Amino acid sequence: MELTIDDKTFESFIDYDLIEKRIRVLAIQINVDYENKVPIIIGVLNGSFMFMADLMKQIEISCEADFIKVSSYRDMQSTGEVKEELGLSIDIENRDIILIEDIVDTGNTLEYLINKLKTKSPASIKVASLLLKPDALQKKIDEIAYIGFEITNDFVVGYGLDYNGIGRNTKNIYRIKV
Ligand SMILES: O=P(O)(O)OC[C@H]1O[C@H](OP(=O)(O)OP(=O)(O)O)[C@H](O)[C@@H]1O
Ligand code: HPA
Repeated sequence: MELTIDDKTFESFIDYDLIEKRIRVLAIQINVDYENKVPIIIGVLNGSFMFMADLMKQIEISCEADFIKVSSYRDMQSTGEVKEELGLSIDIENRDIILIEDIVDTGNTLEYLINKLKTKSPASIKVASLLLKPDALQKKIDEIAYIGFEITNDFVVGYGLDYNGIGRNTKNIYRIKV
């Protein structure tokens, strides 16, 4: 199936069945790694909302949830400037943090967020991202611990990810058709 948003056409890329299966595996790893801990799971809005919801349903350890909102993309390009739009509401000092992203592309957003969170002295920070584009990554980010899928350097939408605000509300993930 294809998806059209404005002037762009997207083709099927990752089906929800596969996403669901992969999330179950990530959650098992998190359940093991954080046994006897109470991490704060922080979703990076907007894109992470679907992944965060599905992942948290599979996480069985005790945990808290919070959100932070940043944005940097316009059209299909990173503006390079990460803008914080909404901050955290929980004190994270001495707490274990799991940051939830839908996608790590250039790594700019994550680098900005990790540096910012570190100033608040958490006990640890790890990142879980559904998608990672290894060929687009410009930063070395040691905190990346849980990755759903490594993908090619193509623009994707669906399952939370948007193109200019549209396309977040699909179960499957689509890739730009060239
Ligand atoms: O690694 P990067 O190149 O920084 O790209 C990744 C970021 O870009 C997207 O956010 P966006 O700014 O589009 O906001 P959104 O989540 O509201 O769509 C995505 O959700 C990540 O946070
Ligand atoms: O490929 C992408 N799709 C949607 N949003 C994004 N933000 C960074 N990369 C992407």
